[in-house]
Amino acid sequence: MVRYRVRGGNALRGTAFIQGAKNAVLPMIGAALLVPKGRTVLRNVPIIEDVRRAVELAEAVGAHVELHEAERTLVIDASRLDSAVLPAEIARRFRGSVLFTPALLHRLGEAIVEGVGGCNLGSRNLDFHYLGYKRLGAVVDEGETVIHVKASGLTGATLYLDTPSHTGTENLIMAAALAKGTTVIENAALEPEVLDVIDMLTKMGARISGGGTGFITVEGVEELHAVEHTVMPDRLDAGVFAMAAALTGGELSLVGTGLDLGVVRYKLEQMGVDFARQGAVLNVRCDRRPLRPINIITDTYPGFATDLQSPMMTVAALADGISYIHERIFDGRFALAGELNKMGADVEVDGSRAIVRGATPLRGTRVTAHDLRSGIALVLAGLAAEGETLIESGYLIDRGHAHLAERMRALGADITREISEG
Ligand SMILES: CC(=O)N[C@H]1[C@@H](OP(=O)(O)OP(=O)(O)OC[C@H]2O[C@@H](n3ccc(=O)[nH]c3=O)[C@H](O)[C@@H]2O)O[C@H](CO)[C@@H](O)[C@@H]1O
Ligand SMILES: C=C(OP(=O)(O)O)C(=O)O
Repeated sequence: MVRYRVRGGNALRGTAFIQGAKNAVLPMIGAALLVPKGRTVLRNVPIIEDVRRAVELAEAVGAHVELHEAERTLVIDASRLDSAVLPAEIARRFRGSVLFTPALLHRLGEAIVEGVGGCNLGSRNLDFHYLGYKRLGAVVDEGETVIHVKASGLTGATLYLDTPSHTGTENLIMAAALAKGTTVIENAALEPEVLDVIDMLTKMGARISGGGTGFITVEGVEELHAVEHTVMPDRLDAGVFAMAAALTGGELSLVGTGLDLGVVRYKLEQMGVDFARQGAVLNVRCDRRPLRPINIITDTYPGFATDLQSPMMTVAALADGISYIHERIFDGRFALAGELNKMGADVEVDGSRAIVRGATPLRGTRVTAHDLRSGIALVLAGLAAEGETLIESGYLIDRGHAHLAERMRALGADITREISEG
């Protein structure tokens, strides 16, 4: 059992190195499996548990994968895929497992999905994925736990997503990339990670246009080839470090080429946080005490990212006044509220809305991470709390943040990652 121990009170100062994006590298590993010859190289890979699971899953279907941790580089040789089964014991541990389906379909004619994991955030449907595969000509057999997708070749079609699903868009692009003819995906996701995946697929030889417009056109090609690609920076990791500077009254230089925090930056600015771009570096500083309260409504890009809603709830608990949070993407993403309240916060949840009454002093105690982002939000709370905060299960935090304790300690935080019995 991994847990994080945080002693609050230190302002974070220095240079924070932002990792590569979890939600870009996972589909890229799936994309590398589309390639029948040669070795794909991914750089700026975050060394997180989800990447380790993706490596295990790629190996389970027959790929040869080298994870060079110090170099943050993955080398993937998918020339000998030999199993269409995504085994439950690995696939159920992370959401990104769903991104392996298109490669198995194209390479082996079928994908047997024994389960898909990911954060427990309420309903996390996959109907857009399966409806899309069906429209491209696949047969989808949805059993109680196992899903079997079969196709002896896909054919382009017009596809529509009811809402712009992130992994749904990536999967349908990958399925269409090697289908016969033209596919149009309407209401496609606009997230920068999706665009980074499109960039990589384009280098691989895919013919994709309209990324970032909501209407994507894919002209199928015969084969894709192996490339080297550098994963974009993780805007969620960057957002967390910006918030750590904000709530500890510190100053951080965020290093990660081309970082754009978008609406998260503007919301933090409204709360009293100062941002200054200095070339490739984004400086974040917060002298204002207390912070001003904030209203946020989560949305697909370019709206406020749902994955930063929990960390923002922690910042709101430290702001002077009433903050309002409306979660519009997931129907069960407020598990943090009860844990924050154990630390002295005053958060009231009513369906998809939360009211945060601040500023209440936070006290360290033993708390539970119910998912990745509530976990990192509790680390943030611990940095600002009086005394010691113990957060379990740290594995959930490690799913998405690389070397968190080391990176935060280098900035002055008092935080340790511990492995306990049981
Ligand atoms: C590995 C990865 O990239 N994970 C991200 C991805 O998850 P993921 O791709 O799973 O999220 P989606 O965008 O697909 O889901 C958003 C919402 O759409 C619904 N939906 C989705 C697909 C579908 O077929 N039917 C359906 O109803 C879901 O139940 C959910 O309520 O985007 C989320 C929303 O930005 C982020 O929180 C996750 O970090
Ligand atoms: C919801 C998340 O991840 P996943 O989709 O991998 O569960 C997340 O990163 O906050």
